Amino acid sequence: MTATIIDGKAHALALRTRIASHVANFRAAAGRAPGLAVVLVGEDPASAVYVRNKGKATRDAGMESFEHRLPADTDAATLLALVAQLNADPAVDGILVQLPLPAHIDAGAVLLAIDPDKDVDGFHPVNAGRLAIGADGFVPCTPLGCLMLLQDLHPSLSGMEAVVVGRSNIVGKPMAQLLLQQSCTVTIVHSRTRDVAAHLRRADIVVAAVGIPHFIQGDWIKPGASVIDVGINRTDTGLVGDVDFAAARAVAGAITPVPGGVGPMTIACLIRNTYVSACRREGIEAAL
Ligand SMILES: Nc1nc2c(c(=O)[nH]1)N[C@@H](CN(C=O)c1ccc(C(=O)N[C@@H](CCC(=O)O)C(=O)O)cc1)CN2
Ligand SMILES: [Mg+2]
Repeated sequence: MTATIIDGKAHALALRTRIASHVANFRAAAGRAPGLAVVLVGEDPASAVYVRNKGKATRDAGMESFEHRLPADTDAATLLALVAQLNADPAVDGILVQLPLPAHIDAGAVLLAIDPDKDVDGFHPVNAGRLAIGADGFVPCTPLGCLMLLQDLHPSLSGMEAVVVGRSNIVGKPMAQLLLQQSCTVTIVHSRTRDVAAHLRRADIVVAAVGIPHFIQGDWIKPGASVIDVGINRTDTGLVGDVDFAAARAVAGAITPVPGGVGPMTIACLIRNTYVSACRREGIEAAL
């Protein structure tokens, strides 16, 4: 079998285009554009690219982008004061602090300072709690994008065996919650799991978010499985995922490439979440 290659770029463009048309209606109804504030601290080159791409995607969708670039030696108090100002600004529907932050800043404290109802990244503990109990909130963009790609492949995920590789707060844990909500049987494997391969060989769905280049081997994949690779690892040979793509594509039913798989969906889902936030704040029903 040779897997279908999932075109994340095309899916992301379709989502962004759909949201842009809804934003046009929002603007007519609310008399203003949805606004997204993005905060970048420091000069990490990859983060600078992501922030630039977020600003462009925001404007392309007909929304307003407020970009705040702070030097790497910014202190926590200055950053918290900016977050407080954005929380209070009625033109701002979504607030995003680009991660990672410089080591001297407690990222948890900064995320906690963001108004949960403007937390379009879905990283605030209130939104993590809402996701855990199935209440309306914001779902982190990367796992939401992964779920959308999976739902396009499988209109019902009910009863499927899903294995999430990695237990981070921003991908692994919310991904597992989303799959559980879809009635998958969910396993999270991690660095202390005794036999990762044995779990993966049962999986109809694999979501790899471990941050180790080519960690997942082709012979760990169940024939026909859907494989979603969240890894973005910069190596001497270029950008690679957490899955040994060449080996896995010979076994899987469908697989995301790196680049061009999950990454573009992250930004498209951010645009979606910002539109949803603006609708909630204006009492307008979101068209999704
Ligand atoms: N506040 C946040 N910080 C971070 C998030 C996030 O969702 N919110 N996620 C990542 C970085 N990220 C967005 O911020 C992101 C990463 C990758 C891509 C992407 O499109 N990747 C391309 C490859 C681009 C490259 O060459 O690097 C792809 O996979 O095709 C978009 C967004 C951590 N921080
Ligand atoms: Mg290898």
